[in-house]
Amino acid sequence: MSTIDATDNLTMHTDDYEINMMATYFEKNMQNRHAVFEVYFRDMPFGNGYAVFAGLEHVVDYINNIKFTDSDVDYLREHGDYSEKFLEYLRNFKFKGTIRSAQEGDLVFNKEPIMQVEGTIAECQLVETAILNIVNYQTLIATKAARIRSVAGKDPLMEFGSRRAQEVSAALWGTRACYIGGFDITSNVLAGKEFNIPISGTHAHSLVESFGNDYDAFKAYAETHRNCVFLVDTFDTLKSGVPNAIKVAKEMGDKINFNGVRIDSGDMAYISKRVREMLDKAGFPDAKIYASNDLDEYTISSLKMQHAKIDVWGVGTKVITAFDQPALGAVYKLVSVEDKNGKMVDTIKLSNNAEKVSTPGKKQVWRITEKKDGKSEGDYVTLADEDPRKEDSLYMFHPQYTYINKTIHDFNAEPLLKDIYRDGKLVYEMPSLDKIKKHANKVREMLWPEYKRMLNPEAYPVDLSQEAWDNKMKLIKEIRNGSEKRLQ
Ligand SMILES: Nc1ncnc2c1ncn2[C@@H]1O[C@H](COP(=O)(O)OP(=O)(O)OP(=O)(O)O)[C@@H](O)[C@H]1O
Ligand SMILES: O=P(O)(O)OC[C@H]1O[C@H](OP(=O)(O)OP(=O)(O)O)[C@H](O)[C@@H]1O
Ligand SMILES: O=C(O)c1cccnc1
Repeated sequence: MSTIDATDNLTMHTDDYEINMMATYFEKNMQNRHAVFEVYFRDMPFGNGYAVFAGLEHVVDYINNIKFTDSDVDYLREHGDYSEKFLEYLRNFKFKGTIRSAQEGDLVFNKEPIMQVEGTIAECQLVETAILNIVNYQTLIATKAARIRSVAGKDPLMEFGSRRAQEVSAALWGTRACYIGGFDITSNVLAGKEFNIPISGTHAHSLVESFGNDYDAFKAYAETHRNCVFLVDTFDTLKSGVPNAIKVAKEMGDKINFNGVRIDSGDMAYISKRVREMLDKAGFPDAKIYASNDLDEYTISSLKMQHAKIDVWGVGTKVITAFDQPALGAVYKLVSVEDKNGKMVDTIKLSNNAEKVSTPGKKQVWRITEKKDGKSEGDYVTLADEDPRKEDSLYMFHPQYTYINKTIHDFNAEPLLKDIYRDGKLVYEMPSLDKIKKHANKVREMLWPEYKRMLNPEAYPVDLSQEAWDNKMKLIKEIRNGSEKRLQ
């Protein structure tokens, strides 16, 4: 487990309105009413066919450290209108809820629960902000990284984003999310140390500028390092950078591993081809060409189409900031709550926009695959007490256009939401990061290529079971008939 935030108490990293609601529940003696909240996002990020779930490890670090300190309570006394009794309740507060979640590296899709928090309404409310903050960001970055991986083929991908990330924590956890999504290496030394991600680096333009010319800079670097990748575009890539890199490599011979050169500007298709010719001609066919400069899945894909001779891709800004879509937009919605008689009542959020109507009830997501080849059939969202593994066949229908349907036989059904905490106790063994990365690769294999293409992928089916669908329709009808008071 990471130590980056493990000692950090993020209990107060919540929105003021969560504490205000907790206070209302407390003063009305409702704080212990049982509730179920679910996390889901409405639209696929980047128009991708799948998202890669990430953030669970940080969520666990956060939950493990929940505690209002004396100074937190003093702060709230000064800045809120809370009673001493409520403040005392906060001082003794412990998270005793149950959390179920997708595992890091799992593929997740829009309009299905990817995490579920069950417990007292007060504790569920408190953790909303931090959970959404963590899962929204890390899932977004892991997905962007997976898109970049999908065009890079088997080429090494280096993550260079720390200097452009939205502050420290985003750089570190973002680096980890990139690794889950398909990057191989990070330039961030702390992320390497904390998360056990391979680190590597070349050098900056400042090294060349400080020596005043390519030759002296490369020579000095070569005299002080065994592994050398020279940045060749400070003055003139083809006239000075590459010839001087070759000169130093020849002079140093076996004393260094001349791993290659990095280009960081100009027309990288044209330049990389000329650089390749020069390296080959000089007797360095194994020296690699590294490229960086605002790269993303579009530029990498275009450079590949132009047959650019690039072996290693360094990607920073565009991946770590999820440049073209800065938010995943995952939400945390109440789906079921205990009424005053102790009965669980499912809740729904209606909207004029049919797409935005939530699906009531505590649920489970079942990943349905064909028995014969393990390929994906779709996700089947049921009420929590249903178990499609007991069925011989499954009737799957589109939740809005119900005439789109299929019946499948010989299928496997795997629950997506796994128990992470049960009644406040961590019951999930956190996998190593490498295990997570392997898992992410494996589950992508299960997806048909139609869902994986970068541009205009097919929409992966996320269907409701008949029971979940009937429950939703029943609630919509009840509310339309004016029985909103059914909860009191
Ligand atoms: N052949 C190419 N095809 C597609 N995109 C390319 C190609 N060569 C470079 N690019 C990308 O085009 C963008 C602009 O690159 P370029 O280096 O020309 O401009 P720049 O960033 O203003 O240059 P500099 O870094 O020298 O200031 C970058 O994102 C780069 O990765
Ligand atoms: O382009 P990105 O995908 O964000 O990748 C990171 C960038 O960071 C460095 O540039 P920077 O100008 O910060 O430093 P330098 O002087 O070493 O080029 C590097 O040369 C990359 O261009
Ligand atoms: O090692 C590199 O080449 C590197 C590291 C961070 C940012 N840009 C490049």
